Amino acid sequence: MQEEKPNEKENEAKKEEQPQGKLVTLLCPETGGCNNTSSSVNDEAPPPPIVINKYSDEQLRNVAQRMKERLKLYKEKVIDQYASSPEITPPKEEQEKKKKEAEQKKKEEEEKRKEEEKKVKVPLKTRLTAAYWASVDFVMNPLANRMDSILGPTIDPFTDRRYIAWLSLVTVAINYNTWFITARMCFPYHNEFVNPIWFTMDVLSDVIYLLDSILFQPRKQFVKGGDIIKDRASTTKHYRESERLLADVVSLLPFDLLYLQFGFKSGFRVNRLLKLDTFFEFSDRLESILAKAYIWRVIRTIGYLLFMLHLNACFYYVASEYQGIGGTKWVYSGLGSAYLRCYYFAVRSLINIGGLNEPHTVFEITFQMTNFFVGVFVFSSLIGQMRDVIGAATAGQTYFRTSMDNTVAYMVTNNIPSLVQNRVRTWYTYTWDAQGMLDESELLDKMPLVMRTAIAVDINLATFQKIDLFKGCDQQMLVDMLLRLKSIIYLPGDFVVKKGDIGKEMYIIKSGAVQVVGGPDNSIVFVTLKAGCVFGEISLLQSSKDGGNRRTANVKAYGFANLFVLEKKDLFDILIHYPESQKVLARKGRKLMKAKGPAAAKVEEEKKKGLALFGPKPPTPKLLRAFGGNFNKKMFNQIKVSRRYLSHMM
Ligand SMILES: Nc1nc2c(ncn2[C@@H]2O[C@@H]3COP(=O)(O)O[C@H]3[C@H]2O)c(=O)[nH]1
Repeated sequence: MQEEKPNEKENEAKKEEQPQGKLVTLLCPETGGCNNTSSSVNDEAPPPPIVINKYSDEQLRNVAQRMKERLKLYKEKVIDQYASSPEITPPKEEQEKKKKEAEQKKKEEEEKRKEEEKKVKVPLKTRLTAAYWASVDFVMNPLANRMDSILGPTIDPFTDRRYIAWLSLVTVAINYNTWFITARMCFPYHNEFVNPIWFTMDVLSDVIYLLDSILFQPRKQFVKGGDIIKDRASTTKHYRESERLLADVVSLLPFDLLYLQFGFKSGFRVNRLLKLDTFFEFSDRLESILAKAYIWRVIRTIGYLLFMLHLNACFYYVASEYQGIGGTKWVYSGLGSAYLRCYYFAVRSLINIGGLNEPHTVFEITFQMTNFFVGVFVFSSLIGQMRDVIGAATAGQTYFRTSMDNTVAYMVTNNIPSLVQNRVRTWYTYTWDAQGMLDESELLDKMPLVMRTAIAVDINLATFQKIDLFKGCDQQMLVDMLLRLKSIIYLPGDFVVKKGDIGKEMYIIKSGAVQVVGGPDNSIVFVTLKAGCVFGEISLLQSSKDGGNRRTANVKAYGFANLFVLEKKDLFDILIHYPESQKVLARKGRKLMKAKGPAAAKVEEEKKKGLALFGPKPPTPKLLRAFGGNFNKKMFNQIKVSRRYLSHMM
């Protein structure tokens, strides 16, 4: 039994071997199994596969094939875990990194391709331009780097004063070229003595042109789709692709080199006039920063007029030369300063003053007639332009005069007493003198809210923050209040607030002063309130119950008082949004009332008794009456209260 066991085992092993051998063959159909499993397999040719069932054999082959593929996959995975596992999403950063790398690669390839394309296709002109800029960069880069430290990489052409100052220098150069090129072309102003001066001036103006187009223009920020482009590379590119560059380059072309061939003639510099665009840019920038831009506009229009006359003087001299200087009575006689005499002719002829010698030849008559026509059309339009500029500058004053005249006419028609008429006139005159307009709010109304806020905050917020009543209130609430303020001017002695009236607005003193008055004929001054003080707030902050909304005192203007008015409705509209500030103001209102006793009671009392300001007026002691004085101890107390009140307010 014991011996049988190994035999049985061998048999069993043999039995098991058979299908295993078959499976090996199936797993490695090409080699007939794995080569290293048995040396006999290597040595002998593989036996033909035993096919028991065609279908199952096919199935087994498929399984083996798939297992092989899986093995390959796992091998790959050992090297790169995500390489062949689409079902596993790699971490996001890695995905992005790969994406970026791919994009970068794509970009580089694209650029490479473009460059190669360029090499093949780039037209000569473009290549020349590129070469030109490369050489310019090479020469100017050290200077440009230095300018970077002074001007910064880019400049804001609208607000940068240094740029505007530079433009004024370019404008001088442009004007030099415009006036002198034309004069030198027509008048005999070139000779060996003055030529070196002209040449020096020409070179100087050229240097200014060059510096402008190399150092300043490429630095100018610009707006693209609403964005301000401040990046230096973009500003340079923008300039290099603009028409301005073309004008700048052409205006700098050195036709002057033709002097060598044809002699010193300013006609070769006519291309310098193409830089005229920069003059107009300067004009716009200057207008935007000047407080009285119309002065510059008038100067500019006069400049145009003078230049027209200058051109005409030049033409007249050329015409005289053509006819023969001093040849006829009409032409320039050749005496005195040629330019001055010709300019004089131009003035008389273009402005149609007359008194000139009659033209006789066809040429002279044609010239003279053309001059008359040009004078009529061009000059009348220039003079009209000047009238518009001056008219626009004085439009405000005209409006003020018209409204004052209309009001006076209205008062006269309705037989208003002359005293009132005079006050109205005084109000108009003072308002105009004080603020240069009748209604400031009209001006601000047209602006966007954000700008109105900025202006209001800049002018008045500091004053508001100092007002004791508003201390502890929300800052934003103060800003909201500033936006609702209206400015109003009271004349000396005008009552701003009358005791017992319903309080509908409160006041903040902008400039001037007001007095809280009472007593018989309002002759007693309790308090004088000055710029930055608030009044009229008590009746505003009290409820209408028991007459709390009535004015507790008379307030009248002392001198001219410029006040801000805040209406009750506006104040309450604002306070809805600021409950905390509402509480603060209510508390302060109560405190103020306490300082003076219950307002309603006082108002009622005073109504009944018709007595003085802050309480019933006790009878004046006989002794005092004998001295003519009408104040008493009570009054002193009231003054003390007023002082206390004042210290609250300031
Ligand atoms: N009653 C009173 N009012 C004063 C005094 N000083 C300034 N005022 C101001 O005068 C204003 C008159 O109108 P209001 O009662 O609305 O609010 C009053 C206060 O703002 C004072 O001493 N007493």
